Amino acid sequence: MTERSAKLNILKFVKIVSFSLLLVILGFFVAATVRTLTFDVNAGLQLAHWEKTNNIASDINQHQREELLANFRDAIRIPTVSTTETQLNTTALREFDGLLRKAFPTVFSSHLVQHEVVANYSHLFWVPGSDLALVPYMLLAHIDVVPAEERDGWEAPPFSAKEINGFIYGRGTIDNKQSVMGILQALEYLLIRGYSPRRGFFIGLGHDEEVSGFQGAMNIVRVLKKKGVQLAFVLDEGLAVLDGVISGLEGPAALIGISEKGLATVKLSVSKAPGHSSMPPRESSIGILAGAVKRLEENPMPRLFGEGPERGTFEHLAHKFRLPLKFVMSNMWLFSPLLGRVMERRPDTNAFVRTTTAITMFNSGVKVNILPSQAEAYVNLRIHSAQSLQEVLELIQSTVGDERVKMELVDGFDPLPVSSYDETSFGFQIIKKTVLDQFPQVTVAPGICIGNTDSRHYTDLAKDIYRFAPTWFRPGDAQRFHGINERISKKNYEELVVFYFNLIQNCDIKDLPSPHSAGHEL
Ligand SMILES: CCCCCCCC/C=C\CCCCCCCC(=O)NCC(=O)O
Ligand SMILES: [Zn+2]
Ligand SMILES: [Zn+2]
Repeated sequence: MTERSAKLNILKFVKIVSFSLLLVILGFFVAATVRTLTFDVNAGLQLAHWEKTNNIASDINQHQREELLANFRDAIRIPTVSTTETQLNTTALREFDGLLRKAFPTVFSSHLVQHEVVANYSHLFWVPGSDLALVPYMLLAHIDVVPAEERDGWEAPPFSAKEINGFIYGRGTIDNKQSVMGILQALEYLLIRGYSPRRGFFIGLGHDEEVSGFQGAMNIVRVLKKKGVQLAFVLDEGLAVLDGVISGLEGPAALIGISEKGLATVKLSVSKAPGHSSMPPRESSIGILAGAVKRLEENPMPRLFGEGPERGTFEHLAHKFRLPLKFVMSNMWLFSPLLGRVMERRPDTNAFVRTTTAITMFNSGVKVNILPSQAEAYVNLRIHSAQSLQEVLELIQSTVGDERVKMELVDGFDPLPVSSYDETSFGFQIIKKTVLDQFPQVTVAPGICIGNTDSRHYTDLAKDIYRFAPTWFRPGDAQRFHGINERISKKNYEELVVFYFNLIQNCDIKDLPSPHSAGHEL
């Protein structure tokens, strides 16, 4: 062996020993850090230890079953469509006001309920509690719906409330007339059965949520601020019970929205001199804009899965997955980049991975032989919790990368603050208990609401805002949101009435039961 080859062998040996040492250290680190969540993070506060305040039974008799369904179908038949902030169907909104008064006569006549119309078409109800020391809470829902056209492929006309195989079809059945009618129907039955609350509560029904809530929700908030109201928590529309929607999860999951994504609606436009189509320039305003839009679609925003509260969702659900997924979900710190790559493959799960980019409107041209002077596109982005509006705007600008494309921010805000969901969190625990009492087979977990809700206007009134209703979603149902064949089963609508009926009574407890020492008084 030459001196040179001996040196090389020693070097090789040192390399192998160093690499093995590195592997051993890494092994120790992984073994010490990885975990498998075999314990039930869902157990939380023992249901048996709760003060019993739901003294009025929530039975629904046959007459009431028919009545509540008839009221709901009447609500679906009124086309309370919002198209833009200035295009609301005010005739339908007025008709809806009449329906509420007719369907819920006790709510509108009880001395226990104060009611006012806000901004012409929104409704605010106040039901004072007997114990003034208890901070009130608020239930929200919205009356307006997005447009719907039967020709897009509906199995039933979208404002017919037609029943097919036990489902009521129609725009608003899951967004969000099931909650508007469910809340008031529950209150109607509670009042008829002699209920009077210990903890006061408000009900806010907005009329323009689908186009921002600037009139309805914002004015309700103004009214409440003038009265100096502070709220223990707010519960609005948002997430749901997902049954068979999360691959690999055993049983249904009730995801309670503890935050919602931010928003950026950006207008992109290109201006060019108009002219005769027989002498086109090399690039038209439409071509330049189409290129920009294509670049935005081809370059999605960065994967951020696991860097926001969605991490808590999977850690809460981990014990309901089988191995090896149980191990993966229990160690999001290690596997979230991998999970993000899997989840981005489906549009509904991709929404939890990143800021999403949707091109929603594209307008240009007036005649076949005129070169259009103006082309414009609207991009609607839903901002992941780990990003800010400012960061997203900078990324759009660099991806478009063309100074001829003008960029204007039409509307935008940062992701909403994260509400509490620990064992001392009054609102979260009340909602969770109400869900588990009614649906014991469900696993409750915190979640991120991927759409926006009226509740975002309530941040000055409540630290804790939740977005949830026990609307059951099965595979394919998420696509019915703002899509075709929006529907709810008759059984599920009745369950919603019962949910609000029990929730209102459950809120009458003074303190949460404490697993350890003193309760958490509100
Ligand atoms: C953890 C993975 C589960 C993926 C399944 C996703 C299920 C999605 C469930 C609900 C859809 C979210 C809708 C939220 C309410 C939106 C209200 C609304 O339309 N607001 C107006 C707007 O956002 O523009
Ligand atoms: Zn909605
Ligand atoms: Zn909606």
